[in-house]
Amino acid sequence: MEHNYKDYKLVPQAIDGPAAASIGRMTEVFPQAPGRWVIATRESRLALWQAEHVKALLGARLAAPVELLGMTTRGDQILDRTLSKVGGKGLFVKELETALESGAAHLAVHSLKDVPMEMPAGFVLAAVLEREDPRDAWVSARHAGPAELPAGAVIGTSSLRRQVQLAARWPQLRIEPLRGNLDTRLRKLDEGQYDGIVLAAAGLKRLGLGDRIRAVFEADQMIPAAGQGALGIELRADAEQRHPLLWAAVRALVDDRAWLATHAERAVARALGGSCSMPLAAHARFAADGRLELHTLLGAHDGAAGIAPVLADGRAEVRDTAAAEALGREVAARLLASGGSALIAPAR
Ligand SMILES: NCc1[nH]cc(CCC(=O)O)c1CC(=O)O
Repeated sequence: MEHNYKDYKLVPQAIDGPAAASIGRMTEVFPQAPGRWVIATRESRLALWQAEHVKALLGARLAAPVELLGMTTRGDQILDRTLSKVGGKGLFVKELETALESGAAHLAVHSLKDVPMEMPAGFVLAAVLEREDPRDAWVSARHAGPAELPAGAVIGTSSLRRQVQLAARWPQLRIEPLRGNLDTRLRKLDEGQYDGIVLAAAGLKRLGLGDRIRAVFEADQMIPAAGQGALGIELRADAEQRHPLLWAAVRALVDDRAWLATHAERAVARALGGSCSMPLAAHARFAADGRLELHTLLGAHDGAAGIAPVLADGRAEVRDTAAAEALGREVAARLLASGGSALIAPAR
């Protein structure tokens, strides 16, 4: 689905204070029907595409209008340092949760990859939507893939997960940090700072930048991050009682396969105490025989060079969330047993 970002109006950010209080009052008097539903979102082009996508899907199911509340998160402001050093994934979602808490917004849309493995008290991951391509993409005007690069060539990525997998396969290449939203990263590539960069295929495709993809890494060659390519919708934990209409509309958007696969992936990270300084890859897909197949990889803490990552996988008949998470925990245990525990930070 294509969206035009120039045309829609963001709900002004000044909807805290009295406005938020009046929304709170309204919802007490009319618990099931506020005059409008508000989606909290980050303001990057990708985040806005995703929020707009959910707005369109929900708009078809809810009588009241759905609007966006654009917000800047701490994660958006920190562009100079690697996120793993400054507090990780929560940085992209905390401000949005504050909006849910105050009543300024009713739901938050996230790239599931950026959602912490443990939801903070008072919030739930209510839906995982149909998944876009979960794979990583190679982007470069000059080179068809990392295999073609001369020794010493520079690949841009700040992801420890991508770093350890690239280094394990092509140790002769240099990896340099690359931060910023998708447009910023592409600009830095175009300015010639890198020979090629690695990005999630999903983000590029959603923004109509699929033609920048020179090659995709097969998911067993470069294992994706837990949740990559999937959208998550976060609600307050009391949403089912407070806003049953919204709850039902959001739950109707759940894609069962994506929900189960991403819950297996997220359970791996949870079992390992997944922090951002842990280069962890976890990718699940339903195989031809109907079983859920989970592939994982763990690299050395902080991506320390010269230490080989360990791999583990597993497959199981998975029909509910509990079974998906059990598969995730089982594969996480295998990862630890096969050398992974030595790779985890000494502090643990
Ligand atoms: N960490 C940032 C981030 N969060 C989600 C995506 C891409 C879209 C997705 O995975 O859903 C990206 C960019 C990237 O990794 O290239």
